[in-house]
Amino acid sequence: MAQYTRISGSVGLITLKNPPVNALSAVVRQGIVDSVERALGEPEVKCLVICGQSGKFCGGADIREFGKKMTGPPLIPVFHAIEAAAKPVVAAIEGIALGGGLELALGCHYRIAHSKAKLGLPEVTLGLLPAAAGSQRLPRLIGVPAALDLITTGRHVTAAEALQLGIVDQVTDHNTVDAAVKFALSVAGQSLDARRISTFPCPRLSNLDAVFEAAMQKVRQAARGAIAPVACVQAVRAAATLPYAQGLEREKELMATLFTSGQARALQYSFFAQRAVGRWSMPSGARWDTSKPKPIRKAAVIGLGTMGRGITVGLAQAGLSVVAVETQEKQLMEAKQAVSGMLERGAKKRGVSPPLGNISYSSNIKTVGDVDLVIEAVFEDMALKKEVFQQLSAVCRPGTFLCTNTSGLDIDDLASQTPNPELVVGMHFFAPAHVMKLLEVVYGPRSSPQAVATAMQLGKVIGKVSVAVGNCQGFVGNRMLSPYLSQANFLLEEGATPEFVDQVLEEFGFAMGAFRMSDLSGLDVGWRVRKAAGLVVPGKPARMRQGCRYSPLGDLLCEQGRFGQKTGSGWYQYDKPGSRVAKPDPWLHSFLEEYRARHGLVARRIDHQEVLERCLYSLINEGFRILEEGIAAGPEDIDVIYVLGYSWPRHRGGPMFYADMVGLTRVLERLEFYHQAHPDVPSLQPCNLLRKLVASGTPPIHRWREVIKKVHSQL
Ligand SMILES: CCCCCCCCCCCCC[C@H](O)CC(=O)SCCNC(=O)CCNC(=O)[C@H](O)C(C)(C)COP(=O)(O)OP(=O)(O)OC[C@H]1O[C@@H](n2cnc3c(N)ncnc32)[C@H](O)[C@@H]1OP(=O)(O)O
Repeated sequence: MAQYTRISGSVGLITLKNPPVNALSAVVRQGIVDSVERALGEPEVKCLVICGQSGKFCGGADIREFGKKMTGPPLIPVFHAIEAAAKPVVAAIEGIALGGGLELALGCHYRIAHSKAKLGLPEVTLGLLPAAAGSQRLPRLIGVPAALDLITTGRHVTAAEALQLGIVDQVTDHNTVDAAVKFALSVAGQSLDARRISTFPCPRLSNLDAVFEAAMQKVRQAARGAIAPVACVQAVRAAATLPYAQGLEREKELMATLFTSGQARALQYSFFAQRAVGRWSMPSGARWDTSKPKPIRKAAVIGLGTMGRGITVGLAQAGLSVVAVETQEKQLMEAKQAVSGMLERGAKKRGVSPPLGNISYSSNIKTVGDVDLVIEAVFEDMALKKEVFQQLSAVCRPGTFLCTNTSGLDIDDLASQTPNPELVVGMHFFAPAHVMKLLEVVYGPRSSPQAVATAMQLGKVIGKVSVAVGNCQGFVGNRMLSPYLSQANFLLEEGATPEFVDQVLEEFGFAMGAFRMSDLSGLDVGWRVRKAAGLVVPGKPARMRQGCRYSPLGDLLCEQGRFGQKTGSGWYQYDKPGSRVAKPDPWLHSFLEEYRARHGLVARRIDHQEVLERCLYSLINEGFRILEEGIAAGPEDIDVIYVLGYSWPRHRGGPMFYADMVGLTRVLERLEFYHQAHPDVPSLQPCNLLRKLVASGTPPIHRWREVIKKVHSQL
């Protein structure tokens, strides 16, 4: 709702009340209309102030209303009524003014912001554009280049930057509503002619075409197929070239295309999924709301390789005390220098001082005796990790949580090295660990709910989106990647090239295709895992292992020392070791031809559809298996992991959302087709849960949990 009160006798105060972010629901919109009408009708009222309850101005349109039938007054006329008012209306911006919230403020005659407030038009991140006249008013207020930046990136700006850009008129460190009331009284009675943004001409640009061409090129490059950023540029162009009323029409047309698009649905699903993963649950019934985390003030990181350094930086930046341990003195000194550099660069970017003092470095593992939680980040080798866990069990005080940063090793096996396996959880960070948003929190069968809650909470403190998953080979992300990469390899055996497979995957929206990504991560990483699993038999390039089809192509490249970017060759060739520019490699093409000839394989023409379906549907099928086994609690967990950790295009929601969009019946049919053609590839055999979902009438994704529950109750 919107509450109307009178203060200081002559100020009408409208307070938006819709927790948690005062979104502009139908009731709130109606409340604003009624309150404005009332204030304008009261002769004693000289001016109006609009604010939000609980220190938050407004988080924008109510996203939960988007999929439903539209009720209540539309936003544009509401904002026009405010702008047209004969009494000054001042927005008192505390906390946030985002999307429709900022558009509401732009409809007001003046804007006063608290110094800690954040403002922005993030609609593009939801697959939309600022369609309550934001795309038309903002360029008129701050000029085209700045408006293009804000609208196409959706970035939030601080109050200080908003003042500098001219979005707000005043910034205060004190009570914002008081400041706004005082300000409103000071301007009451003055002409408002120069305060109505919709009447402003858009500031002229001599190089208008060049500015828009550059903006379009930039968004097309960054967007990887997303349509909203392109529409945002087109809407701002309308503001720059058309009268306001026509610009609004164009804004509306563009919004209509976006609003009903699958991309907007995917991005809005992704927004809620990212929040839903915080409400985790375990098959035991333990849940986020019944498991209390322990506060972590001091943590230790063991092993200061690339991952350990990133984790140390993340912890220190979040204000924790960190004991950073590396047993080799030389490596310890190198790590200290590297970590300090990362902290200094990060602090410079944020305009704060680097938290160097939060870290103490040690070569002695015994120095971790007084920490609340340890993150072991030594080399991915079970024997080594077990040794470290035994040492930690001896030196840590009782109750210390022991976490391992591993991308796939058995958490329970490690937990068995300690007398308190309930305190052990996996924390799978993604490289670079201080940058990547994703954290897989892996619980073993003996991990306590409190240990999981503590790791999830710690993830939040250090700015990660944490997803709780069960213990299995590769956890969720890497387990699903395995059939995807296998298919990519099989496609090479059958006639495709790495360039073609990557091109198809990149056109789909991945930042990198399977082969460019493997070259970046290092082919030796997978080689080591396959060796540990007994799949690599030197000198035996046969294409079957353990009764299933196997492609030894990756192993053969590793045997030649081709580990990817770091060695200057892998699936592609590079100018020099470490170079990032991948070039097709004639050597690899002849190697593939010889390989096919040796194995009696005849290359055939493979099309886009086959590449996409085999790579993506085998990955999705594994996702359904993961849900069936209860390794992930719901499809949102898998989708968040893929969007944040594996560069799955956000505008496609994630693999499980994509399956829902394609249609489960279609996914099932195509998997059956490919499995018939490749019966020796078990990952192409549709899993039971997928069959059950189709059999139960292909419910939409938000109802899959009901079917999953039924499957579990039958086990
Ligand atoms: C036939 C076709 C016709 C087409 C024409 C259609 C015309 C329609 C006209 C519509 C015009 C709309 C114009 C407008 O420009 C559109 C918008 O305003 S879109 C919304 C823009 N706003 C945002 O993107 C903000 C999103 N929110 C956030 O970024 C963050 O939530 C926050 C506000 C910064 C707060 O962050 P935190 O403090 O970390 O808290 P959480 O993120 O966990 O959020 C808490 C809680 O609130 C829920 N929530 C947040 N924002 C909204 C919202 N705008 N609407 C609804 N709910 C919101 C969030 O989901 C959390 O709840 P939970 O999911 O955990 O239950």
